[in-house]
Amino acid sequence: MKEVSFTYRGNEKKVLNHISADFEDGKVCAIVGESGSGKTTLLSLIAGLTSSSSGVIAYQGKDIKHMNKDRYRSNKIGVIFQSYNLLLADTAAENVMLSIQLGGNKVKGKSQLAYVLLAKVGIDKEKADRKVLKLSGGEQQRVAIARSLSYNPILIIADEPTGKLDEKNEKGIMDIVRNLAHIEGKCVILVTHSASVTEYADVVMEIRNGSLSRR
Ligand SMILES: Nc1ncnc2c1ncn2[C@@H]1O[C@H](COP(=O)(O)OP(=O)(O)OP(=O)(O)O)[C@@H](O)[C@H]1O
Repeated sequence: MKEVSFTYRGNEKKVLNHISADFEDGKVCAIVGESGSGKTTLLSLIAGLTSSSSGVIAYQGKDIKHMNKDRYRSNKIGVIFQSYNLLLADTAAENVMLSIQLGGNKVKGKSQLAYVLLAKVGIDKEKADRKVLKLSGGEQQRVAIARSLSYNPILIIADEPTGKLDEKNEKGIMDIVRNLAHIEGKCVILVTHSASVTEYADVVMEIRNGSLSRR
């Protein structure tokens, strides 16, 4: 991100003010900051859900403004947002398969891949075939992670990935997240309010008064 600023329409105050930052492959970066400081806004900009008022956001050196937004979102980045709801009436495997399909890549054995991805985050075949509605919060979060991996993105962004989870599940999810960065070389950017989650991160950045700084 280079000199990125953002103001919501009808609201004069800049939420983000000339922010510059690099997010590297192979690292987990945690973004912290007070409630209302702009963390979710920052993730929305990176995800291409919102356009910056000024400045440049580049993905592998290419300004995302010039990229096909749908393809960028469905193909290049894995998004784990709480508002990105899973289809509760469908099974975990169906949710992941749908995402593989939307990714648009020609993948043989979509169903098999869905089960492999789910197994990777600790969802066995029996749970994979259950409706998401009938899975616990922690299990649903694992399904959301598996879904975000469906097209093997290099960049993964997550808003409060362990938000409603107990300590054991938080550790389970953060171990998965760290492995994605450290073993698979992905770039993970997550927003958190939890001090314990920041301990799993390689880099911690804080948003304060519209500025982003390394802690
Ligand atoms: N659609 C919108 N229109 C106008 N203002 C908005 C909009 N969405 C968010 N804001 C404002 O922008 C600021 C940043 O919001 P944002 O959701 O990015 O904060 P946050 O750091 O993620 O907060 P939290 O930790 O509470 O989730 C807040 O002051 C919020 O009220």
